[in-house]
Amino acid sequence: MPRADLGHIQLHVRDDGPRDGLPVVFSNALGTDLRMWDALLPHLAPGLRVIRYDRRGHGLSDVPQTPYSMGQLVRDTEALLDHLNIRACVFVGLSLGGMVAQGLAVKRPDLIRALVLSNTAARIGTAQMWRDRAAVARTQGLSALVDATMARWFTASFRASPDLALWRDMFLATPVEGWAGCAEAIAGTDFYSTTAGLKLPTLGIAGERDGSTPSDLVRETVDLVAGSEFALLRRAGHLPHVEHPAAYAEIFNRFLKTHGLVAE
Ligand SMILES: O=C(O)CC1=CCC(=O)O1
Repeated sequence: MPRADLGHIQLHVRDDGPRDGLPVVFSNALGTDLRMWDALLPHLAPGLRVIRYDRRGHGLSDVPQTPYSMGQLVRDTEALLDHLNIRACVFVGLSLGGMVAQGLAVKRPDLIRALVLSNTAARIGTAQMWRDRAAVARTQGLSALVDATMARWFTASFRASPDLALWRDMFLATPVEGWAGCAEAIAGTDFYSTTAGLKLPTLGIAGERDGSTPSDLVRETVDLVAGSEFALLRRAGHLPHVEHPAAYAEIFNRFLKTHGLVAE
C-alpha cells in the first residue's frame, strides 16, 4: 500500500507481514522516513504485522502547509490506524515518534496494547532551540543542520563508516517545510503530566551516547509510567536500532515475550 488517503492528508505507509499477526507500528524520528527501520526488521520476532509510515512533511507523504502541532501529528497517526483497522497494537516511537506515541496512548488507549518509548522524552530540548533550528532550516536549508544532527545521532565510529551516507541523504531529502513544521511541533510539546497517567506495558530504550535525548532524560520519562521497564544500549547514539539492530531487537522481542504478546 503506497499511500493511505486519510481524507485530510495522504501518508506513505508500508504494511507488511500476516494480517492476523500482532500489529507493531513504528513511528519515525524527525528528518527520517520509514526506511529508518529497515535494518531492524530481519531481527524481529516472526509473525508480526509491521506497519511503518512517513510522517506529514517527510518521505513520500504529503507536505501540508505549516504550522504543525503535536496534536495534528497524533491525529494523523490515529487516522492512519483507524484507516488500517488496527486495534491493540504495539506502538514503537523513536524520538519525535516517541512523543507521538505518548500523545496517542493518552488519547486513544484502545489503539495501543504496549508502548516502546525509544530515545525520546516528554519534553525534548527547549522551545527556543527548536524554533531557532526551524528558522535556520528555512533560511539556510537542512544542509546547515546536517553535520550537527549526525553528530547527535551516531557514534564516532558509525560516522566514520560508509553507512552514514544513507542517513545524511535521508535527512537532506526531507522537505524543509516538513522538517521545520515538525520541529515547531516539538517546541510546543510537554507531555510530563499526561504521560505520568499512562497505565500500560511500557519499555524505554536509550543509547549510552545519544546526543539528542540523553539516557537520563529518556529514563526520567519512562519512569513516569508505573511498572515500566528500561534498557540502555552501550556504544549507541540516538538511533540505536541502526547501530545495533540485533541487540535492539533482542530487548524488544524479550519485552513482547514477557508480556505474552508473542510465544516464548
Ligand atoms: O534532531 C535531533 O537532534 C534529534 C531529534 C529530536 C526529535 C527527533 O525526532 O529527532
